[in-house]
Amino acid sequence: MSGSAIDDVSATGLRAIFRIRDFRRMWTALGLASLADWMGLLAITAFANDIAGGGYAEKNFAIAGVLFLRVLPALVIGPLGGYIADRLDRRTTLVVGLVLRGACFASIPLVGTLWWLFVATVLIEAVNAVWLPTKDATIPNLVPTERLEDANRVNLATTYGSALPAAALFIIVADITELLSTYAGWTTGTSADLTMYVIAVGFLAGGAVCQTMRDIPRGSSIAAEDQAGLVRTILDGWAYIRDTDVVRGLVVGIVGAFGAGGVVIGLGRVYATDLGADDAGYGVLFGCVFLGLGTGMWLGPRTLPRVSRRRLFGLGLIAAGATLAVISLIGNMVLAAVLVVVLGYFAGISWITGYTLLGLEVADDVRGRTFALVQSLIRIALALVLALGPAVAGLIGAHRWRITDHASLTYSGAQFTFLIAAAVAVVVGVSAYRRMNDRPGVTLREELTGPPPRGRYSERGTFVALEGGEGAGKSTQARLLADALRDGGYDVLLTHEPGDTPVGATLRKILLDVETGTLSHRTEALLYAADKAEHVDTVVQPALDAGKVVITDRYVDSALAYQGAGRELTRDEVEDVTRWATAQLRPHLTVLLDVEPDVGLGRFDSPDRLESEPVDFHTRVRDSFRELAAADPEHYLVVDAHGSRDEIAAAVRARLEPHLARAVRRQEQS
Ligand SMILES: Nc1ncnc2c1ncn2[C@@H]1O[C@H](COP(=O)(O)OP(=O)(O)O)[C@@H](O)[C@H]1O
Ligand SMILES: Cc1cn([C@H]2C[C@H](O)[C@@H](COP(=O)(O)OP(=O)(O)O)O2)c(=O)[nH]c1=O
Repeated sequence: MSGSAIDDVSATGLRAIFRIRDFRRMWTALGLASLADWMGLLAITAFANDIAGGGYAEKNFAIAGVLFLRVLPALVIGPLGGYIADRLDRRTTLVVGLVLRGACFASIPLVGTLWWLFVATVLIEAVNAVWLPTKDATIPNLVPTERLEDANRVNLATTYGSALPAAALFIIVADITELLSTYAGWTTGTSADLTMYVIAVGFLAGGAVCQTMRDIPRGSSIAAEDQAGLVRTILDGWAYIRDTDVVRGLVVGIVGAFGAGGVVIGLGRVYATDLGADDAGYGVLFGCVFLGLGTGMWLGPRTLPRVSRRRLFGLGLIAAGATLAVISLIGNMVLAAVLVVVLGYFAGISWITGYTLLGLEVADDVRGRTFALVQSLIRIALALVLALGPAVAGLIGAHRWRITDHASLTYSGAQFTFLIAAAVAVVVGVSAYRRMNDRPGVTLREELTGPPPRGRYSERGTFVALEGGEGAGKSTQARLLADALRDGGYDVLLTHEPGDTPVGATLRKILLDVETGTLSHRTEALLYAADKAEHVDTVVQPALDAGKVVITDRYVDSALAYQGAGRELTRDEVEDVTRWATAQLRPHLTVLLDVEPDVGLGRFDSPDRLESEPVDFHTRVRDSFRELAAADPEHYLVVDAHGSRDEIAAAVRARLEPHLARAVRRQEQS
C-alpha cells in the first residue's frame, strides 16, 4: 500500500511550493510585512496613549480615534482597492506598497504629533487596501494550480501566525527602550518611537525582498466584482440571516466572539497603565489574546468531544463573557494576562465551532454571500469595538472610592467597559445557546460527565460511509472513490445497504418493493437493523480486520434519518436498535452528499417505495442527516452535491487522506 506516500501529501506539497524561488520570496516579504503590521497595531495604540496628554479621557479618545481610523480605510476604500490594483504593475505595487508603509511608520515619531499619527494611519491603511489584493492575486501566479490550496494555507498561517511573534518583538523593543533610557540616558519622544523605526525597517526589508522577484505575470484579474458587489452582498446576505433563526444566532455569536477579543485589544494599552504596567504589558496582553485564540481554535473542540457543537458555541461565548467579567474585577497584571489567555481560548472555541456550523447550516446557494457578509460584519464590529471601547472608557473615566482612611477602591473606565462588554457577550451567548440547543432534555452536567457517545472505531482498516438523500450521487461517488483508491494501490471493498448479503437481499426486497404495501414502523426499523447486523458481521468487519478500505453506500445514519426522523419513531429508539445491530461500529468518515430533495428525486424516473414518499418526508430526512454531521464535524464531510462528479470526488478524496494515513500508522504500530 502506498500509505506512506499519502501520509506525506501535505508535507510534500509544502516542500514543493517552497522550492519555488519567487514563492519563497513572496512568503518572506509577507512574513516581514505581517510581523511589522501587527507590531504597527500595538505601536500606534501605544503612541496615541503616550502623546495624548495626561488625562484618562484624552488617552482613551486618542486610542479610539487611531484604532477607528485604522479599520476605516478597509471599509471605505477596500472595494476600490482591487480595482486600482488591477491597473498597476504587480511587482511595482508590492514593492512601493511596502516602502510607503515603512516610510509612513518612520514619519510618525519624526513628526511626533497626534494629528500626524491619525493622517499616517489612514495613509498606511489606504496603501494596504491596494497592497493586499495585489498580494492575493500574485500568489496564484507563482505556484501551480494544484498547489494553490497549500499556498493559501501558508498565506493565512503567515498572516495570522505572525501576531504572536509580533507581540513578543514589541515587548522586547519596549524593554530595550526602557533600558536605553534608564542606563544610557537616551530619551525619546514617546516610548514607542524605537518600535516605529523597527516597524519601518521591517516593511523596507519586505520591499527589498519583493524587488528581487522576477516580473510577475498579470494572470487572472483580481475579482473586482467580488469587491464592488459589497453592498449588494451585504443586503442579500442580510435578508437571509434575518429570516433564518439558527444562522442569525450563529452570526450574532461569531461577531460577539470577535467583539470580546477586540475589546481587550482596544482597551489593553490603557488597562495596562491602570495595572501599573506599560507598553510591554500591553504587548503581553495582546499576545495573550492571540495565544488563547489559537489554542482554543486548535484544541478547544477536541477537548470537549461529548458536548454538542451547537451547545458548545453558545457555551464558549458565555464562558468568554464570564472570564472578561472576572478580568474587569481584578487589578493584577499577571493574573490578567493568564485570564486573557483563557478569554481568548473560549472565544476561539466559539469562533471555530461557529464557523464550522455556519458552513453546515447555510443553504448552498447563499453560502458564499453569507460568508462574505460575516467577514464584513466582523470588520465593522471590530472597527466599532476598537473605537467604542476606549471612547466609552474615556467617558466613564477613572474613579477612586475611599472606603476607610486606609483603604480605597480604584475602578477605571477600562475595567468598567470590560464589564459592559462581558455582559453583552454573556447575553449573546445565552441567547445563542437557547436558540440552538439541540439536546433540550440533557443537562450540561450529564453531557460533560455522562457515558461517552456510543460507538467504536475499527482498529484496523478504514471505514467510509456515503450518506444522503435519494439521487444525491452516493453510488456514483462510492464507485469513483473505490476506483481512485484501487489505482492508489489500496485494497478496497465496495458495499451497500440494504441488501449486500444473501439474507439482506431478501430483506431489501421486502423493504423496497412497492408491493409490500405499508409496514409497521417498528417492523421497518427492525428489518433494516437485521440487514445491518448481517452486513457488519459477515462483510464489513471481516474486511476491516483484513486491513481493507470499506466503502459503504448508506449505513446507520440512513436508519436514523429515515426511520428516526422521517417516520414517527424517535431517533433514540432507532439509535438503540441500530447501534446494537451494528455492534456500535462507526465509520471513520461519513460523507454526506447534501442536496435539496427535489433535485435528487429529479434525477430518477421510476420511484421505489421510499422514494415515493412526499417531499416533506425527504426534507425531514435531509435535516436529520445535517444535524448528525453538525454534531460531529471530525467524522463527517458535508459536500454540496450540486457540484460536478469530479469536484465532489476530489473533495471526498482530500478529506479521506488523513484517515487513510492514520490507518497505515495504526497498522504499522500493531
Ligand atoms: N454530481 C452529479 N451531478 C449530476 N448528476 C449526477 C451527479 N452524480 C450522480 N448523478 C446522476 O444522478 C443519478 C443518481 O445518482 P446515484 O449515484 O445513483 O445516487 P444515489 O446513490 O445517491 O441515489 C444518476 O443518474 C447519476 O448519473
Ligand atoms: C440503509 C437504509 C436505507 N433506507 C432507505 C433509503 C432508500 O430509500 C432505500 C435504499 O435504497 P437504495 O437503492 O440504496 O437507494 P439510493 O439509490 O437512493 O441510495 O432504503 C432506510 O430507510 N434505512 C436504512 O437504514
